[in-house]
Amino acid sequence: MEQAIEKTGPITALGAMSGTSLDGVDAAIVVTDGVTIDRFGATAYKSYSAAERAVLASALGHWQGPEVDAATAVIEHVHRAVLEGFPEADVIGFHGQTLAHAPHTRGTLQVGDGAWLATALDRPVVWDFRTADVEMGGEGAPLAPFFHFACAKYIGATRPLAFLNLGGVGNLTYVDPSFDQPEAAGALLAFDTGPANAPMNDLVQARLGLPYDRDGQIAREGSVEKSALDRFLAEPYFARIPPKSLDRNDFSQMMDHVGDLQNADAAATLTAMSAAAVREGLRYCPQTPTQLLVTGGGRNNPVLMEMLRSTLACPVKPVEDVGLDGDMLEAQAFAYLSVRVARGLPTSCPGTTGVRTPVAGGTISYPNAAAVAVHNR
Ligand SMILES: Nc1ncnc2c1ncn2[C@@H]1O[C@H](COP(=O)(O)OP(=O)(O)OP(=O)(O)O)[C@@H](O)[C@H]1O
Ligand SMILES: CC(=O)N[C@H]1[C@@H]2OC[C@@H](O2)[C@@H](O)[C@@H]1O[C@H](C)C(=O)O
Repeated sequence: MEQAIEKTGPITALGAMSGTSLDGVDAAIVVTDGVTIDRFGATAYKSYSAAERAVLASALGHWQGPEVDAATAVIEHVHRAVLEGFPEADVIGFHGQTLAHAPHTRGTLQVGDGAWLATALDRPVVWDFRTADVEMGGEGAPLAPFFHFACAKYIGATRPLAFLNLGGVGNLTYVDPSFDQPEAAGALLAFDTGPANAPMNDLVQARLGLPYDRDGQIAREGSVEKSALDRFLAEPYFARIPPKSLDRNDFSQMMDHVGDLQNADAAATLTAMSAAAVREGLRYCPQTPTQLLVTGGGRNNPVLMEMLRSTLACPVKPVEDVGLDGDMLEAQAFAYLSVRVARGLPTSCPGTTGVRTPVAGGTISYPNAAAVAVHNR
């Protein structure tokens, strides 16, 4: 039976994302036909309680077992609570929570059962966005780039630009908006740049019991230890040709590089490492982007933004400067991608994940019905 979400024309899609920082669930409406963004709609955010966050944190890096089951229950419960506040949604794009990501060995794991959510919310749910890409030889991440392409069109960009997400991990999308289709060779290049906020958060959590270095207050008082920065930049990841992706804790050994430094110098050095990773990544872009539009929580860290501005050859701006919402871009991405999946449009391509051919990755679950895998191979 063909559903409204599979027909042509714009529909109201609701996206939900729980990122690597484990802070909470973002939800956002996008009205789209899966190609053009008509408009952005309401948003919501629900923070995890300390107990919920602890359950999620202890499941990171696990592929199965009781920790995974407990994290799954938290993800389903909190998403249901946030998403039932959007009765206008025709479809829900549910990313879930990444617990483990090793695309070339064990695969990728996002928990939360979209089939259960579809029945709980009485709405079609598109989910498990990354598995098909990984099965087709891709990195399974990043997936926001096809949405970034649509955003570039939405803001009327005509010359190459880049989006930089500074979450726990950083990811960069180079967009050439002169192309008509995101999957066209040369339209997109995307990859994870390296660690962004995760090591800084881990440092201040371990040493000071703080969730993050608010406004870079600690890093601002310190100096960058050049030898530690050089050791970090010698990591083989930076020499790898993109596309490439990371798990949250792939760079947890960064803490060793700053282990001997006092708090402010350690924070300053980790902040400089995040900025330097972006500079290394930009070297792989076909040309210097005309602007770097920064999204994700790291754009609120003025020390990190200053370091980016002083080290990069292009203007660095928060996405708010072009009218986008940097707290919601990832949730909006999964709203947009859900419509593409429902309509069989690709969500990744060789330039974004290294997948062999463009893939529409995802599973559609209808209320009270079996899931339908729509991976087009
Ligand atoms: N005012 C601020 N000053 C410094 N850092 C900040 C500030 N606001 C947010 N952050 C950083 O941003 C992080 C949250 O970023 P974000 O919500 O984009 O992550 P995420 O979506 O969970 O991650 P990912 O994109 O990797 O999945 C916080 O953990 C913190 O490190
Ligand atoms: C495997 C996974 O969940 N990766 C996330 C993570 O968080 C940031 C970066 O690493 C990016 O690759 C991705 O998320 C965004 C939403 C993406 O897929 O575009």
